[in-house]
Amino acid sequence: MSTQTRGIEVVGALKPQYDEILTPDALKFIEELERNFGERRVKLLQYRQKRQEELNNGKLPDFLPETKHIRNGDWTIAPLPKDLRDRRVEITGPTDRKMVINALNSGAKLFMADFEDATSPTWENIVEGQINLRDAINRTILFENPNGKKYVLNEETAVLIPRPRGLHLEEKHVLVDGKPISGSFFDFGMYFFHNVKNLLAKGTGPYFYVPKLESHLEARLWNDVFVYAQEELGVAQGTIKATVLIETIMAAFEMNEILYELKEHSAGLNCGRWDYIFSYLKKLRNHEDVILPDRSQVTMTVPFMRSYSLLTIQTCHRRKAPAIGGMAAQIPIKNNPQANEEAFAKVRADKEREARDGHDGTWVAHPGLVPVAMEVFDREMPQPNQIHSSKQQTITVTTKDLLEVPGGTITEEGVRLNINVGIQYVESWLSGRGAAPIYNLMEDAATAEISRSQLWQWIRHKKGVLNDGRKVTAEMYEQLKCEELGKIKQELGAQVYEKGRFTEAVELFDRMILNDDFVDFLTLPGYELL
Ligand SMILES: CC(=O)SCCNC(=O)CCNC(=O)[C@H](O)C(C)(C)COP(=O)(O)OP(=O)(O)OC[C@H]1O[C@@H](n2cnc3c(N)ncnc32)[C@H](O)[C@@H]1OP(=O)(O)O
Ligand SMILES: O=CC(=O)O
Ligand SMILES: [Mg+2]
Repeated sequence: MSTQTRGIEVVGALKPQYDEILTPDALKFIEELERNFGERRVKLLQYRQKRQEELNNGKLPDFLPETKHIRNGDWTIAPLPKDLRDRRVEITGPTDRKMVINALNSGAKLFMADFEDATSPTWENIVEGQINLRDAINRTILFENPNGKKYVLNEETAVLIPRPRGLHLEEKHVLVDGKPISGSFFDFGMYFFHNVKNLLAKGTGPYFYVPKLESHLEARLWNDVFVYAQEELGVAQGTIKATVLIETIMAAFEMNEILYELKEHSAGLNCGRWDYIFSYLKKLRNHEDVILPDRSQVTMTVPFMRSYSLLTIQTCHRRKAPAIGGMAAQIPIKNNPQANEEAFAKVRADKEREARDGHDGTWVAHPGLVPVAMEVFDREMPQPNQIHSSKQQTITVTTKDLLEVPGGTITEEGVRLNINVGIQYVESWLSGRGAAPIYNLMEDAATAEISRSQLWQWIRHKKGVLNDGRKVTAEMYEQLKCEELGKIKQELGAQVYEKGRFTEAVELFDRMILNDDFVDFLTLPGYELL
């Protein structure tokens, strides 16, 4: 058969229950999504490249002149469904069976079930994630730990809001006419196809987070996908509600436009701080004056991060949309009450800043942090949200504010930590775990992107100089890497280390640091190894 007419094929392994997700009708739906929108997705990725080339040649991101009328216009998004009006605490996590139950039972208002930053997109994780979410919606999800502990859903659970993969990722186990399809369309399409009717019957709806957008034209693509999907399945237009992550520097200049494109389908914006830092580095990597200090110093209170968060609040509320905050990386620390309290205090301070600034809710990475964030938002935000508050409505955030290079220092410790944590994370991702606790912090694809981008930049940038005066170089990287690998081996034990995928992780990490060509996403070459 010619590759032109092969239709849709599943080339991934078919394990028990996979046929319940990969049904002929569901696959047909996915095939149509790919046929109708696949080419546009590829063109939009090429547009990203074009804009990157312009930035590489010295241009700076800015508000678009051609959409000024949208920024100045008087419009709002469509009213929100009842279960999206109070989003004070949202828990996030991968779609593992046990974690899905734990997250839904955590006491958070929403659960962002993640096929993106927190998931290593192995075929098993992707299809089983769909099985788990379907079973959660049907309330048939059960899990038993090896120790016999049984997991079932509570009577009251969080509202489910999955996050499909970003537009750059493909699903190589499903082909249309011999070519891998979009991971976004697979994740969105399968969830929507299998669950929309049940979600509506239960009084909730098909809600999504949309990650890593770089322009309002990408939001327009998603909107068209939603319109098409609703029409195909006979669901009223405007039923889907999507919260877009503002987690690229380009999107920060198009917040109004993104909300406008999705108007009928919008549930607001979220500050994806970790990818945002990565994007700032990536997009401006060739700019002589742009350099970031140690990762630990790039907090939400440095001027360019604070400007972005305040602009998100201002923009959302002007459009009557929720502005959700982001993820503090601290997680509970076992067996050390003092360190645990310090971690909780950092999360508390982060959530206080968000609530006081005007955010309508926030993210936590762990069930243990739900009460911490809940207490802050209950205290600072007695009403369901702050959409109607006047906070930030009179501020002016300029292009200069959004691009301001922060101060700070680059230290040997910072270089070591980026190497150590980056390699450990890549090994975890290659082993199928997309979120990992490393040195008491949550690490996921977005945080690892910062680590490797900083190393790439510090080696090449003339200001990539340590606070003791030494220039960061490829040779320094090699030497510190050997030492850090020794430490990792000692901490994990030789047996665990040898059984892991450290050799491949180091090769991949080296490639991203030592090659002059900047790798767009670590998950792209990584996916070739999954
Ligand atoms: C940049 C961004 O995109 S942020 C959003 C993406 N990132 C994430 O979503 C990360 C979410 N967090 C996690 O995956 C995890 O909390 C980790 C990997 C950071 C830490 O995991 P662990 O070390 O296993 O946590 P820990 O051992 O403390 O877990 C204790 C219990 O809480 C559960 N748990 C921990 N985190 C979560 C979570 N996010 N959702 C649901 N349950 C969770 C564990 O399953 C475990 O349950 P059990 O006691 O029934 O066995
Ligand atoms: O997706 C969230 C982020 O911070 O990145
Ligand atoms: Mg992200």
